Amino acid sequence: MKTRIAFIINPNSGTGKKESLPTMIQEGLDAKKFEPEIVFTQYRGHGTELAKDFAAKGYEVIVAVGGDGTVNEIASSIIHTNSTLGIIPIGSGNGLARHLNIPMNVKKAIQQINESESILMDYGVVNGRPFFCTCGTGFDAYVSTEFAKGTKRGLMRYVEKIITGYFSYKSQNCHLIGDGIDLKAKAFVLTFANASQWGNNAYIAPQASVQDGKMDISIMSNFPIIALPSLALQLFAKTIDKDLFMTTLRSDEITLLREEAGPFHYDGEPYEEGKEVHVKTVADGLRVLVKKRF
Ligand SMILES: Nc1ncnc2c1ncn2[C@@H]1O[C@H](COP(=O)(O)OP(=O)(O)OP(=O)(O)O)[C@@H](O)[C@H]1O
Repeated sequence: MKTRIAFIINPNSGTGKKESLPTMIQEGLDAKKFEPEIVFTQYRGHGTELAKDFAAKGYEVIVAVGGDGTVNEIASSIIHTNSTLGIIPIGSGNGLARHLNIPMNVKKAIQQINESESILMDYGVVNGRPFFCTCGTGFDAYVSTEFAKGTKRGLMRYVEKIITGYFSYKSQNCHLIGDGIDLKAKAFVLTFANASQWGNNAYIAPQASVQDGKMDISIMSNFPIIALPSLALQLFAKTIDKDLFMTTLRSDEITLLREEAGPFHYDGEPYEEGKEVHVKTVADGLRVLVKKRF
């Protein structure tokens, strides 16, 4: 019996052209193993509805063809089902795909599906919303909000928003409370990491694992501009957790109390969140396709 596999393509992800994707999928997928169905989303949130239908019909694999926002829409519908999430990364950041070592090249990512296996991974929940890569407040939420306001996507738009944002963003007073945790900090960045990076190989939580039943909580305190180049280098060298301006905690459940309600993000999708934010990890709640190990 062939594996029924659905591809849900977000035409709005990243900057590349999407018209040729169905042909590439048909040509690259092993026709002896898979029976594909390929659809495009029509509007924001449509991926969640489509994935729910495919999961209810018993599709074994549902592939998010997009970035972390698309992964979030689709994975949210297949948690705790027998369907497995696949990813073809065509977004701007692709944090979860990079964490899982999924090739950034579309052809290679399709080929990898032919030689993949399903594993269980954790996901997070922030005030009732699932997230799969990271969520947080502070500068990264600010950047996500500014990025979403623009009509253009892609890596260079992120770089532009980061540089202009450094000068206008103000740090927040935060209080984190959890099992054995009681920490007050003025946070420039506060990230709850299920996976290790924001995307684009910016490792805000280099030690985070999607299979340990816990999240890493990365707190970057206020820093002088002179420290910016070394922080940026360490972010990409997977060593930011060693920096003097960083504190890292690990927990399966935590509450954040902050002075003001305001910007927050889940998997890079910006929204407004209240003063009290509860974040927890759900262990082994999602099946995901990764390269076969043996
Ligand atoms: N058909 C559509 N039209 C408009 N927006 C859509 C459509 N389908 C999905 N979306 C929305 O597009 C947004 C961006 O998608 P996605 O996150 O995949 O790409 P990205 O932002 O370029 O990549 P990344 O999240 O990796 O940085 C998401 O908020 C998603 O809900």
